[in-house]
Amino acid sequence: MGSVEFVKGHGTENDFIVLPDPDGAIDLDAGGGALVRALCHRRRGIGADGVLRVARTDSSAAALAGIDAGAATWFMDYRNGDGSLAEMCGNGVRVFARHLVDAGLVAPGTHPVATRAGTRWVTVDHTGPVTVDMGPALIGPGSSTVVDGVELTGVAVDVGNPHLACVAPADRVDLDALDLARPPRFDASLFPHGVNVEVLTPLTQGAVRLRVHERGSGETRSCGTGTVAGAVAALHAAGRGTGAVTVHTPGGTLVVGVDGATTTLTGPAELVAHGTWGAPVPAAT
Ligand SMILES: N[C@@H](CCC[C@H](N)C(=O)O)C(=O)O
Repeated sequence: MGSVEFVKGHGTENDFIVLPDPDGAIDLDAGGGALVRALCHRRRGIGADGVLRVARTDSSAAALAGIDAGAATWFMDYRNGDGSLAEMCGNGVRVFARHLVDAGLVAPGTHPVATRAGTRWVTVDHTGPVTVDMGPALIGPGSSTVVDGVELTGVAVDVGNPHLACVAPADRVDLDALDLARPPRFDASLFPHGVNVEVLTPLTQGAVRLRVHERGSGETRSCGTGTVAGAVAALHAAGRGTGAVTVHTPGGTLVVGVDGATTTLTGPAELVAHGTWGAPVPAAT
């Protein structure tokens, strides 16, 4: 294939290349995800934490992923910057929904988006915050990790994708000084497919500060699923199962709602550029 159109966007500086490919004509798996790595490369490419392919739920891309479309017309085919697949992306799905409205593919309102973790309902307009119903966040066993030489304990949280959320008191960890560039060590028997690791401050007046090392992308400025995992872990550490938590990440602020049945994530989603990727693109066969 020749060139391909793209849109660049971000949610609290967790940045994505949106790839409109309604029919799934692009082979994103060729060369072990070589196109995704090339697009996301911060020097040789456009630069991003991940790619959001915009495919129809009746496309070959959705069929290949085994997507149960339900009520959704659009499938968010998410890839991490290293080319690997992930089940879900909370900031990504909000940027994805903003693109659907911006491109006239849906009207402002509440819409289902199919993901590998199931259907997520997103409430989106042309501007302003975007809210996604993230589904239940399930707390699993406790575990530990070594981040920047410091051993931290946390809890596994399943938000459709795997997280280890570590609430760390300020007298134990200087959150701003922590080197999260290198992959934290984790228990591979608990997380056989890898894990996203969050380090956050304890809940104080309904708010936490959070940093994250994402599976497949490295340290990012924010992570939507990680924000939900962190909020749930902070509530859990405070002896609570529900509540609203304001989460300050290096890239901006998000609000998480947790009730007995589900979780919600609210925050900004911006589209900042439209362009053409001119290098060769592998075609799906
Ligand atoms: N940044 C995303 C999460 C992307 C997927 C994650 N790296 C994984 O591999 O599970 C978010 O906003 O949730």
